[in-house]
Amino acid sequence: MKLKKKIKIAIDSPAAAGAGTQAKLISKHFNLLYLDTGKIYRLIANIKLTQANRYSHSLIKKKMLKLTMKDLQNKKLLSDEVGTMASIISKDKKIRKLVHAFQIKSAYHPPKKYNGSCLDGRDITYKIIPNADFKFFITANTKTRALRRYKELKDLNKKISFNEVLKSIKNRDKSDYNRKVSPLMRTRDSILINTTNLTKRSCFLKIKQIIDRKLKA
Ligand SMILES: Nc1ncnc2c1ncn2[C@@H]1O[C@H](COP(=O)(O)OP(=O)(O)OP(=O)(O)O)[C@@H](O)[C@H]1O
Ligand SMILES: Nc1ccn([C@@H]2O[C@H](COP(=O)(O)O)[C@@H](O)[C@H]2O)c(=O)n1
Repeated sequence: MKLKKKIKIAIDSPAAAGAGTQAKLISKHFNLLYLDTGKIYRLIANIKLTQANRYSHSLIKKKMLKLTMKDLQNKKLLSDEVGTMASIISKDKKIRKLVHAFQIKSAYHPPKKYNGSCLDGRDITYKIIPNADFKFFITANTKTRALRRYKELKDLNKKISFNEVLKSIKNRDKSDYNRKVSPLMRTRDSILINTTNLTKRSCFLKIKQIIDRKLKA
């Protein structure tokens, strides 16, 4: 499918709300480059956890210059420990600056074969792609998100209890919504999608309908 013009989709969401699931489905359907920006913070968090004595802004700067999409596919980045560390290092303004260029390149200059880009994260709708053609804030209630993340971690054979996942989701929400630098928020021009009582397919159809309507207008 070829679109008349290139489009940019920006999605923000709290942890485990289903943003990544929807971003992937939408990107596949409309042939967009997809970037899960949380994975970049997770990659940096993993460096902090595994190479604490080498961790520095200059090391991260070098890593960001060589960063590829493939680096973000590492399964180690999916753990709860890495997610928690990501919410700590992402409060660092310098780290956010170092991560900026890769996100901008993906959003504004995706490879020619794509009809545009779709990024999800915490500050995408107002910081990374403020002029996005489509903005969504995807959420779900806390227990639903914790249960979904718990099942996902169990499928990956991680040793973790539901209560630990719930606690960690609550802590991450608190940190992501309240931090001074680039906090998670729903902008006034973002469309709210609450996935609590919706299947993945019905969320996808809802978002697709919104995009189709505007593209046809
Ligand atoms: N509508 C849904 N119904 C049931 N399960 C869902 C739904 N959407 C997503 N999930 C499941 O919930 C889990 C979290 O979804 P996903 O990874 O898309 O969330 P996310 O918002 O991208 O999370 P994060 O930002 O923390 O990476 C996954 O296991 C996914 O399969
Ligand atoms: N644009 C973003 C994306 C993510 N973060 C931080 O990283 C943590 C992990 O993100 P996931 O999407 O993989 O859950 C998240 O809790 C945020 O603290 C961010 O700051 N900005």
